[in-house]
Amino acid sequence: MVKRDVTVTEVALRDGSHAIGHSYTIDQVQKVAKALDEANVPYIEVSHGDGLGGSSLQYGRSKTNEMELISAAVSVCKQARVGVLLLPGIGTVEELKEAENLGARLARIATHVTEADVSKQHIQLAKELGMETVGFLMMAHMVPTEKLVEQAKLMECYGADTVYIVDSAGALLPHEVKERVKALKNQLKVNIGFHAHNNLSLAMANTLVAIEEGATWVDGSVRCLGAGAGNTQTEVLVSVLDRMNRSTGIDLYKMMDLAEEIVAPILEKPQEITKGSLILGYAGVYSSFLLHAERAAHKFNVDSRDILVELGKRRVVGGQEDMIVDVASELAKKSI
Ligand SMILES: CC[C@H](O)CC(=O)C(=O)O
Ligand SMILES: [Mn+2]
Repeated sequence: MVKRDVTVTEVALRDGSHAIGHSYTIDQVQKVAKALDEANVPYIEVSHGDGLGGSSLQYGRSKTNEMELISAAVSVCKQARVGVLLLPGIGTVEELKEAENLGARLARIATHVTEADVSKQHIQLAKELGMETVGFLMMAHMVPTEKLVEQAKLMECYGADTVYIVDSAGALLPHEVKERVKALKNQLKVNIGFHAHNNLSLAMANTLVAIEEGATWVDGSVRCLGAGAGNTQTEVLVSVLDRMNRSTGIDLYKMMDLAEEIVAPILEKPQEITKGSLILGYAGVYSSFLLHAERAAHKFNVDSRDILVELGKRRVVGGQEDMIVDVASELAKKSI
């Protein structure tokens, strides 16, 4: 049995889907999942970027059906467990059952940070199906800590094994992560998890703060292949935790090799903090909105930063992607 002080979930095959326009192929997923499995990564998330059922005009169509991608990942994993993300209202119970039937063993049920109550049915179903279950509270920067605790308690009482604080916009500052994790740790009995985005270059620092405060589940994306500026870079996280004598059970060299040889060629260009991703963190906007905003900026001939800042002011949340085009068109009209 491998000793793990910190349990890492690799999200490049789900969160990274936003960064490449949901274009994963079976071959890519198989190669990445096999290498992650050989590197001893315990959990690998595979789904459309917006979770099961996300393939649509609104969120972007998947090049390959996600159920085929899930099967492909399951078929090459010997020790790793394949997980799926599900946002109630986008994914359905039928899709969760199908994914479980194909071999998915981890269900991560995600809601906006004020809407944990909509996760009850899905968390309970995942538990009935015998899946390990995570409650995933997105856009955690948008509410004060007391509200986050209240919502996390709901997920705990529905049966989640772990509750995640999700910094979807990469907007949280280290002291805000500290306060949130500490409060959850004090008031919940279940495991606490943390999911970061690197838009303000704080993903690693915030993840370490979360771990110091007692989070035992954290997410990473190899080569930073996630939405916006990506997530905490998994191979870097593994090496930092190793230096801190916190075991992840993951083979560092294998992780580095797969980042370089298998994942880097999937990226059109290396992940970096661009003006677009920086603005996501600065304005507090969903990381998955980046490519949509850049496309709208191009179409309406406006600056994508103006679109994102306006979306931040309007406190737009996941599922309101249609607002991106509305805002772009309003800005274009104003500039005439
Ligand atoms: C739209 C779902 C989203 O990408 C989930 C996630 O990873 C996050 O909120 O950061
Ligand atoms: Mn994310």
